Amino acid sequence: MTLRPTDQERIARARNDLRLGIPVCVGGSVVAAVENLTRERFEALLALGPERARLVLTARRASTLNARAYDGDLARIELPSDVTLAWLRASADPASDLDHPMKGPYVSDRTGSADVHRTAVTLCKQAFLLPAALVIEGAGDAAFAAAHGFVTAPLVDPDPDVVILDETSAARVPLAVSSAGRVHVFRPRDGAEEHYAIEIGQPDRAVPVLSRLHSACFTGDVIGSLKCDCGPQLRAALAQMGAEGQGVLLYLNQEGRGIGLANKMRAYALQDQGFDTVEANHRLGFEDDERDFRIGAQILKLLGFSAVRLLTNNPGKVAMMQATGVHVAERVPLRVGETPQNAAYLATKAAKSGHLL
Ligand SMILES: Nc1nc2c(ncn2[C@@H]2O[C@H](COP(=O)(O)OP(=O)(O)OP(=O)(O)O)[C@@H](O)[C@H]2O)c(=O)[nH]1
Ligand SMILES: [Zn+2]
Repeated sequence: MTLRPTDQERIARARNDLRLGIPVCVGGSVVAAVENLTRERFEALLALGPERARLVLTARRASTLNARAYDGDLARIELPSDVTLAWLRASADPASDLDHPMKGPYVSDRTGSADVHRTAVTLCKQAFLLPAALVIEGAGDAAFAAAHGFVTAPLVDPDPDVVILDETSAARVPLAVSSAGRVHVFRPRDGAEEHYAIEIGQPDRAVPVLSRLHSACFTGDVIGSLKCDCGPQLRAALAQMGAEGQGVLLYLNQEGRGIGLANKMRAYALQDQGFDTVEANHRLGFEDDERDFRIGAQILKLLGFSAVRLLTNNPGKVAMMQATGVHVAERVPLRVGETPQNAAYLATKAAKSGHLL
């Protein structure tokens, strides 16, 4: 038994520090997120060894910039001799791509290991920052970390097992759709976002339960945005559960298909420039969908459910539930909330993400 933080706890700390703009040390290298890098820290980091410094971008972002991604999912880009913080930021953030299309040429590194660089980008994504990092290779050993008060973290598995969640608390909440509502809060052990389950009635665990995996959408769920169908889907799902007298709605805090609200608004700004919902994610450096649906399956199992009638138009959710051992006895379509403003969005989801109309 030791009091020392576990690897998972050190990773959670590193994620939080990057979000605050504080560099961290991973595998003997120094890592900083580009998004919130201050000029002082940028200059101090560069002074550690500009020849060992790399801008790390995802292959998605690199392809927009015509940079080579020799590491498959990543590009490790050498810094130009006249590098500025503005260049780093413009390379990371597509907001000005159309105004300043020529930021290159970019020279990508193809030597050595990209493991630390991959961890750097994974941590940025987990912190809901732009997936872009400045890495100074070999400059961040234990003595350096201790001297600067930097957190040291191990390499992060880019393809991890699903995080374990624990039920933190639960209480009765009478709802407009049913007086027999109950809200359960689940907390992941990796220090990430909590997720909620809204149980309606007392569903029989022996038969498939009417269920929805709903991903948080502040704009659609809360303020009535017409750009998506989330709010009407949320309310229609709850209404159907209320009418049937039972059901379970998982409210998963995976805002913006897992990229966070700040990045979703960046994606919306790109959509106003003419890119569709998938292209906008890619230009930012994200995959189309960064969510982990295994979390929803785990919550259902923790609540004692092993089979569902799933309210969704997304075949990916059905496939993931089946793959994680929750039987989908029926897919129940949920087609509500179409507006002139979200017609193109829904059409893109059908054409590119396989959503069923
Ligand atoms: N990145 C990004 N996320 C979006 C955009 N529009 C909506 N979202 C997010 O997309 C998610 C929608 O989630 P769900 O309601 O589970 O929708 P779905 O995957 O289409 O599946 P079903 O609704 O079950 O058919 C929410 O997290 C929204 O915040 C967008 O243009 N870009
Ligand atoms: Zn939405």
